[in-house]
Amino acid sequence: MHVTLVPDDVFKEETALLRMNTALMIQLLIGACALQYRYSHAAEKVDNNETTSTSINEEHSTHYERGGLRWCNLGVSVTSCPLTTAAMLDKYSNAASTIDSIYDDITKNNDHCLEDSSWLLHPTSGYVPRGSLCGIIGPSGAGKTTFLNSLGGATVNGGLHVTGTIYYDDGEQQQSQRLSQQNGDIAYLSQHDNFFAMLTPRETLEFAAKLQNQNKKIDDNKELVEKKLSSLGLLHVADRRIGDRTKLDGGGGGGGGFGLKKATKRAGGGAASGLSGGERRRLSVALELMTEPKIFLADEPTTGLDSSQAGKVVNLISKLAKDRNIPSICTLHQPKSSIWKMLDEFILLAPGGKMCYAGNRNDATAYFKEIGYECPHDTNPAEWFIDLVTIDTDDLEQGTKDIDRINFLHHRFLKSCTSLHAGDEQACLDKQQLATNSKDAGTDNRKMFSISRTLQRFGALFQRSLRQNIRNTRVLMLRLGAAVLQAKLFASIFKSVRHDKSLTKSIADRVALLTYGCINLSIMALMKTLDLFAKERGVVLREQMRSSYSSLEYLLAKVFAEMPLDASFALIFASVLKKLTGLRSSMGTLMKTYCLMTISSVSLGFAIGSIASTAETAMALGVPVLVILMVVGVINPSGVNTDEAPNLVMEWIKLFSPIKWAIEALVTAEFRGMTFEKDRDFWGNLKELPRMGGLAMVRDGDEVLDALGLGNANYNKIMSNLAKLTGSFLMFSWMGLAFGGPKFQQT
Ligand SMILES: Nc1ncnc2c1ncn2[C@@H]1O[C@H](COP(=O)(O)OP(=O)(O)OP(=O)(O)O)[C@@H](O)[C@H]1O
Repeated sequence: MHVTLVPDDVFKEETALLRMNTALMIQLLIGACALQYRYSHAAEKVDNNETTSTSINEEHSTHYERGGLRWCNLGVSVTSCPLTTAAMLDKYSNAASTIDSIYDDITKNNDHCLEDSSWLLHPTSGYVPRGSLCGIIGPSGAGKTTFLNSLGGATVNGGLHVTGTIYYDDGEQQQSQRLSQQNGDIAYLSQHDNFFAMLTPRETLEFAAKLQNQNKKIDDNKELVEKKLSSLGLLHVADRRIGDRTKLDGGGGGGGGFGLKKATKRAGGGAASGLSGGERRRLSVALELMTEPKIFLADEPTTGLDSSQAGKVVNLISKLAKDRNIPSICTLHQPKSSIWKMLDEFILLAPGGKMCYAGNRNDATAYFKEIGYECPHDTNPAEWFIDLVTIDTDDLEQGTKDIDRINFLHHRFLKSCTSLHAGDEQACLDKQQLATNSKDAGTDNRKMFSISRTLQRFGALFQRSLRQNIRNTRVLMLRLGAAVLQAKLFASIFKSVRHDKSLTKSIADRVALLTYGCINLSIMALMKTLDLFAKERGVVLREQMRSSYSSLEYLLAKVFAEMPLDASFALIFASVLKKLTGLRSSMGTLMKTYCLMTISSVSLGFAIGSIASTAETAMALGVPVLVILMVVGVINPSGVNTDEAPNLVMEWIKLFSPIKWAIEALVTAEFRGMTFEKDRDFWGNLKELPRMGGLAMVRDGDEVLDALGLGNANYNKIMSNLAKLTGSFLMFSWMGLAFGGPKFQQT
C-alpha cells in the first residue's frame, strides 16, 4: 500500500475551499475547541419527504492541523468497479445527479457495480485524526477486516479489487512521503498471535529489533527491547518460553536446552509453561512497535481474551495512539461499555461494508437521535449501533425492514459527509497523482545488499531456528527413542540378517530391511519438517511482509540449523541397525546413505511447505506425495522384469523419490561383490539358495543386483543423484518461498 504524506499547505488550501463551499462551516466556529469530527445538530432541510436531518461536519482545519489517516473512495469489490462514493450516493438517493458527469459515465458503464453483491466494502471517504483510537464495529461478516486490510495494504491479491486512495498527513512535515508496511510505517496487529513457541518474549523482541533496526547498535536494540518489555508489562515473563496455545501443556518440551534452563529458572521454574492470551497479545503489540509506525491497525485485538484482559489491551492501544500521536484503528467485536468509552472515534459498518457512521464517538448518539434512532438510556451504545445494522436472516419480513434501514443509514451517512462532494473527489484524484509520483521515495534500506547485513540476518535466523528445534527436548527425546527402538524392531523382525545366519537365506530380508529403514526415516523427516514449517508460516509471512529478510536467508538458516539435527537421528538409526544385524555394508555407508536420504526428505518437506499456505494444506499435500514416492521407490521383492518396457511416467516420477535413490544405493552397496558361502556339499548349497520370485537360485550378490534391475548400478553415482535431487528440492523451496507467498494489493 502507498500511503502518502500530504504537505500541510495542500490541506490548508483545501480547507479554505471547503469553508467557502459549505454553509455548515459556520458551525465550526462554535465548536472550534473540539478536536474531533463533529456531527452538527444544526438541522438541514433536505429531500421533500424527509424531516430534519443532521450532516456530519468535519472540522477540517482542526483535523488537518493534527494530521491523520484519510481514505478517499476506498472500496473493495469482487469485480473491478471504479465507482466513487459520489456515484454510490447517487445510487441511493435516486435523485437528480449532483455529481460530475464523469461519475455518471462510470456508473452507466458499470451497471454491475451498482449491485450490492459486487461490494465487500462500499466506497466511502473518511478520516481518522492522529492521537485518536478509532474502533470499527459491526455485525459478523460486515467487512470490518476487509476494511482494515485495505487500509493497511494487507488485501491479498486474487479475487478482490481494492479501489481508492489512502493518504497520511503528519500535520508537520511539508514533504510527501511513501509509507508502507515494508518500511515499518504501518503496524498491523493481526487477529492471531504467531510466534516461535520455544523462544522467550525477550528473544522474540531481540530478534525483531535485530532485523528491523539493522542500523542501530546492539546495545541500543537491547535497550529498546527492555523498554518495550517494561512499557507493555512483560518484564515478569520476559524469559519465559512463549509456548503454543494450541497445545494443552502450553508449549511442551521439558526445557533445559540451549539456555532454556536459565530462562525457565528465572521465570519461576516448572510453572512457567507459556504466556497467557493477554500476554501474547501484548507481545504482539510490542513486536509491531519495534519500529516507529505512523499508523497502528489492529484486527480484533480482544479476540480470545477475558473482559479484563480485553480492556487492558484496548487501553494499551489507546495509550500508544496518544503517546505517539498516531491514528490507531481496530476492529472490535461487541465491545463492552468500558471499551466503548475508550474510543475517540468509531466507524459503523453494515453488511456489505456499508459505512453508516464514521466520526467522533461522543457525537454519535446525537447524530442517530436526530435521524430517528435514539439509543435507549440503559443500553450500551455499541450494542445499539450494531443492532441497528444487523439483518435478521431468520425472519424474511424483518430482514427486509433491516435492509431498508441499513440502506437509509448508509445513504444518510454518505450524504452527511461534506467531504464527499465533487470538489473533494478531485482533490483525491490530485493526491492519487501525488502518491504515484512519490512512489520512489523512501527506499527500504533492508533490501539493500551488503555482506555484513546478510550475515547479520542469517545469524539471527539461524539462532532462532536452532533454538526452536533444540529446545523442544520432549520431541527430541521422542525422536531419539523412536530411532533406537525402530532399529531394534527391524533387527528383530528380520532375524535372518544376522552374523550367525546363512547369507543366502537372508537375501530377500536384507532388501526388505534396508527398504523399511529408508521408508521409516523418510516419513519421520518429512512429517516433522511439514509440521514445523507450517507452524512458522504465520510468523514468516508477517516478517516477509516487512521485508525483514530474504527467502534465501530464511531457507539457508533453516537448512543449517535443522538438517544436522535431523541427520543425527539417521546416524543413530544406522549405527544401531549395523550393530544389531549382520548387514554387509560398512557403518559409514549406512550412515552416509541414510543421512543423505533424510536430508533429501527434509528438503522435500521444505518444498511442499513453501507452497502450502496452512498446516492442513501442507499435510494434505505431503502425505499423498510421500505415499506416491514410496510406492514408486520400493523395489519389487519378486524381482524386476527387464523384458517389459518401462512405464515412462512411473520412471519419471521415480526420479523425484529420495526413497528410490536411497534404497538403490543401499542395496547396491550391500550386494555388489557379495559371494555366498560354499562350504556345504552340492545339495546343501543348492538347498540354501533363495527360491523366491526373481531372486530364485541367484548365486552371488551381483546376480541379486541383476535380478533387482540394478546390474549396472554404481553406489557413488546413485548417491550423487540423490544429492542433486536434494539440491533441486531446496531450489524449489526457495522459489516457492520467494514467489509463492501471498501478494498484497496496492491502493
Ligand atoms: N476473498 C474473498 N472473496 C469473496 N468474499 C470474501 C473474501 N474475503 C472475505 N469475503 C466476504 O466478505 C465479507 C466480509 O468479511 P470480513 O472478514 O471483512 O468480515 P468481518 O466483519 O471482519 O467479520 P467477523 O467479525 O466475523 O470477523 C464476508 O461475507 C466474507 O465472507
